Amino acid sequence: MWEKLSSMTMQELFTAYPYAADFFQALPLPVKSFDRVCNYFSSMDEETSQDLGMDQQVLIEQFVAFMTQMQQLQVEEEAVKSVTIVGGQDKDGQSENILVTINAGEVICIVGPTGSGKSCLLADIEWIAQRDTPTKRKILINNQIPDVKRRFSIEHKLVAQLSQNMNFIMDLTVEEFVKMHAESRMVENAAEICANIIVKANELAGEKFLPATPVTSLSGGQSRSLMIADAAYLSKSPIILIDEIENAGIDRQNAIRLLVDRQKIVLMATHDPILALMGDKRLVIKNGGIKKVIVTSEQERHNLVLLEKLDRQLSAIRDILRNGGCIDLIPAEPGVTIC
Ligand SMILES: Nc1ncnc2c1ncn2[C@@H]1O[C@H](COP(=O)(O)OP(=O)(O)OP(=O)(O)O)[C@@H](O)[C@H]1O
Repeated sequence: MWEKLSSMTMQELFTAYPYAADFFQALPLPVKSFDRVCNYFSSMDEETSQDLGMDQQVLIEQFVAFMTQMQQLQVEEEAVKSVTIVGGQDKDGQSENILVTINAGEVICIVGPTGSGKSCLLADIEWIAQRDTPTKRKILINNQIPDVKRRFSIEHKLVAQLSQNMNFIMDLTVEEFVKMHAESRMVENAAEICANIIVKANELAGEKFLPATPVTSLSGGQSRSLMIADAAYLSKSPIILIDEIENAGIDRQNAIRLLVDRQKIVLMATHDPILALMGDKRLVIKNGGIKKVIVTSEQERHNLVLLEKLDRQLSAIRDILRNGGCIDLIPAEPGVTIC
């Protein structure tokens, strides 16, 4: 590695490996674009060496270690094309006797009464359970047990979880927050991606916000919108788990579409009928076990259109009430009558 890097000019180095600039930024020696990398290190005098507390050789070793680690981070993992849930057992220890495969770009809803085990199923997928959780389920990725390294990798997390409550504690603006995330992901054209995320998040959020808005002052719906747009465009995780999205003041249908368009595998625990019918399939959980897998039928999709109209009508009523109005008359939505 050193042989290859040392003969490059600093400019060539930064063009080929933009993250290399971070290493030199922290050093006191000036960077000259047309100087060779080896000359940068050999120009280090005694005083600089004392200030840094290391000699030229140690600094070179640190540079090589930094570049090696960054290159490893950039290695793309094999694309996730499917997730398979191999059944375990319910709360009474009865076998689930089920095998469900979910493909990239599919939305699967998890429905069931409170306490039935929906979050547990999401947790199994997040942990890529291998019969080592209370449900004894096994999760396969691309039809195989994933490599242990991948199961516990932080950089290449398979699953991004969007939980019900999003609380920011950082003193950053929306723009700074997204930029920081983009930099940590080392994406190219970070500025463009960040701007796009903020635009998309605003399309999803009921109330708009600005790039300069502090993240701590975002509402629940605005934070969720930002997290969903961020997950769609920045997260490398191919699987997105959503635990309840309702009542969050966000355009739920478009949020799901945005993730599906990015070829994510979306699993969503929900009590919301519209979201439940938006899925390609729904898993029905009872007493800790998957009892049924229902493929959304044509008739259900047809009914979804009607439900969406009803939902818009309810939203209109909510807005009227929010703005101090009265509901003496139910606002009409074409084709829908509420008695
Ligand atoms: N197969 C199982 N075996 C043993 N315990 C289970 C199983 N499935 C779920 N449980 C337990 O049941 C409890 C409720 O599960 P969970 O929180 O997943 O329900 P939920 O459907 O997400 O509830 P809610 O709708 O209220 O969020 C938890 O304590 C969980 O550990």
